Amino acid sequence: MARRPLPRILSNGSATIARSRDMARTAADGATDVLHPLITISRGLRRLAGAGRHKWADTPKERRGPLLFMVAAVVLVVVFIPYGPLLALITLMAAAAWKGRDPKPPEQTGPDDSQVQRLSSLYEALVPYFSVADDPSPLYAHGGDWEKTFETFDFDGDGRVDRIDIRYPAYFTDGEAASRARIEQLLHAKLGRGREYHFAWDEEGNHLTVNVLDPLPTDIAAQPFVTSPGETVLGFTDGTGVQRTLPVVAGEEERDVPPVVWRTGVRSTEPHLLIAGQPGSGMTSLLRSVALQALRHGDVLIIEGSGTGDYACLVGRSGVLAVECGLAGALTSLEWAAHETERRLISANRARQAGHPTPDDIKRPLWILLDRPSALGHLAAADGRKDPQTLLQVPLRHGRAAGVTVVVAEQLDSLDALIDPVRQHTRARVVLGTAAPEELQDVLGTVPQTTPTAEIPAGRGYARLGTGPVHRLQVPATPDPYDDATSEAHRQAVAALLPERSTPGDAAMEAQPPVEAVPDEAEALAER
Ligand SMILES: Nc1ncnc2c1ncn2[C@@H]1O[C@H](COP(=O)(O)OP(=O)(O)OP(=O)(O)O)[C@@H](O)[C@H]1O
Repeated sequence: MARRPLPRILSNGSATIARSRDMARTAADGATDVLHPLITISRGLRRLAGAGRHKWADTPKERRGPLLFMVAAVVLVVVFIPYGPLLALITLMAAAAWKGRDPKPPEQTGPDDSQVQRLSSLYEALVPYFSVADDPSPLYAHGGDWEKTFETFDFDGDGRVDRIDIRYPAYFTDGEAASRARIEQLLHAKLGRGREYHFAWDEEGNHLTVNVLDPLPTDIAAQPFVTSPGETVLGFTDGTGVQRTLPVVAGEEERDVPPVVWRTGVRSTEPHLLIAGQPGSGMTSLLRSVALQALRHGDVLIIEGSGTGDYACLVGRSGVLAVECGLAGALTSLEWAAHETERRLISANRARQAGHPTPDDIKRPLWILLDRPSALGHLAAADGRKDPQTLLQVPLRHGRAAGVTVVVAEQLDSLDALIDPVRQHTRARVVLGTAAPEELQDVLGTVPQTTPTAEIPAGRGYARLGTGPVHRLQVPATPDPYDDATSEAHRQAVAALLPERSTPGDAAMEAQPPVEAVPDEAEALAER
């Protein structure tokens, strides 16, 4: 049997209906716009009439006569004064327009539907972690009430949680790092990856406060920072973690930013620094930044284990004693540095015993910067010579009193190659780039209270001075000015900080022959 075609209204009917509906909606919108004043006035008149009716109903019967009389008198006066009816009409319309305004939309007080949805799914996700089977009145239970556990919360413009206060049961093992880490990982996933969170655990009150952190600034390059002698800016951090700010220039703009300042010298409790990180995370740039700041008031000796010439810009500059890349040069320089530390120590002690002020020749701080000692250690082992690190023992142990500071940078996977004195005496610590929680724990002695970022820019990491708090850290960009990949602005910024060229560094070292020092005497003096 041949099929009969559908009537046109049925075959393309839905499109026609949709078009007609659109036209009707547009016409209705236009009419509403045009008639809006009329609608407002008539709504106002209705409200005025309603108010009048109410007033009349509320007026006691014995007072209705006088009221009616008064109204009639007013109407009479209005009718007889010039332009009275017109003025009365205008007044009535104005009053009706005022009364007929749209009421203010009620202010949103609680979270909206999507926010409630987010909070209840977060609550459900926390149930397995914050509940036990035999709890008679569980704070967390499937289908339970999230309002009891999330005391305060804020949402950002995109509807994501910005800050939240979470109550948890007292039996949750918040003293154990692993339990806390599990909750932090879960919250990181549920509240949205790609942002950094700060977790503040109040173990006494059974409260966890989660805050979203702003990214640290990456636009600050090396520059003469406003610091006192003995202070080194490692980088920049959050305003909440430090008391002080530093004025910096970032591009065209000047602003105040909170720095991580490391103090060295006699009164420092963290006189030496260890930098650890992944390859390419910015360790060399941080060492370069430290060297440029150290050169403002002191002398610098650089030992470069990787031998890539990353410090070539410093060779022959005033205050740079040597930049050594080879094993033989490293051993000679470090031996000299060990003797120099002893000489300074003996000289300082002699002056102290004689009641003289500190002699001038030991006042200028000496910095020993050692990049990738493990590479040199391997070479030394293959060559049957001593590990250059062993020569750091005297500067590490007595450096504080002698004005000698040691900075060691090593890759995370070669940290095992560091000898014990290096680990013991480098109490200022920096970790750059991606690092596993165990690696952070190993270097910093604790894990940061913040989650890592999804994308870690070069020079980003954490710093901890002694037993202080862990700070998020962004190192100021201090690239090699001789590298073709360095931008012109950064090249100029670093070049402006380089001291002028002087006699070759080696000559400067020869010009300061170490005082003949007996190691035992130095040790004895240091212990006194
Ligand atoms: N703080 C920073 N800001 C901007 N760029 C940086 C920063 N630190 C490092 N970089 C860039 O990252 C790259 C690697 O830096 P750097 O050589 O300092 O890292 P590294 O950890 O020493 O790496 P490697 O072990 O390969 O020498 C360079 O291109 C450098 O310019």
